[in-house]
Amino acid sequence: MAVIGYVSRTEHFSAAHRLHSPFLSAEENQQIFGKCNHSNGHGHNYVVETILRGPIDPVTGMIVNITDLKQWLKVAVLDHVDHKNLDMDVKYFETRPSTTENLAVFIWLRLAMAMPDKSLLHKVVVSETPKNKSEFCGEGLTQQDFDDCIV
Ligand SMILES: Nc1nc2c(c(=O)[nH]1)N=C([C@H](O)[C@H](O)COP(=O)(O)OP(=O)(O)OP(=O)(O)O)CN2
Ligand SMILES: [Zn+2]
Repeated sequence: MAVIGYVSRTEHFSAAHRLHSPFLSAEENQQIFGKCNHSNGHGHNYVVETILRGPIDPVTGMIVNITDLKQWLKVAVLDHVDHKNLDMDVKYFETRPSTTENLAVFIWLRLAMAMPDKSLLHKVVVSETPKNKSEFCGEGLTQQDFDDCIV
């Protein structure tokens, strides 16, 4: 029976967005999203923490090599969101509001697809501001979600 532990990596990125839903009218969007719906958009300095859970290898003392996690995050996530406009540059948000919640799901999907063993992915935590954050643990995903996150 192996010892089960957690390991995480935190990354930062800056991105612009505008909170709006393609399924609502302009009036409904303004009413729901308020200032965050303004057509000029706005930006955030996001913080994303990715947490992995799994057996600690008795030989290496690692669950995964954090150097690998860093590379997976760069290639699968950060290169596609850092200094981007989430609504214009990321196809996944053409049909979903670029809320903190949906961004956490997107990052989970992208990282899971990059990992040799996605079962190790435990949680993604995205902070949009120092006060606002969302967590995702992989619940309720459909194949459509995975299909939509292909960039
Ligand atoms: N459920 C969600 N609600 C909101 C989201 C979101 O992603 N999910 N996002 C926003 C805004 O885009 C973003 O949070 C900006 O909010 P802002 O007021 O600028 O930031 P703070 O709340 O931290 O500002 P304070 O005024 O200091 O409280 C809104 N809702
Ligand atoms: Zn915002």
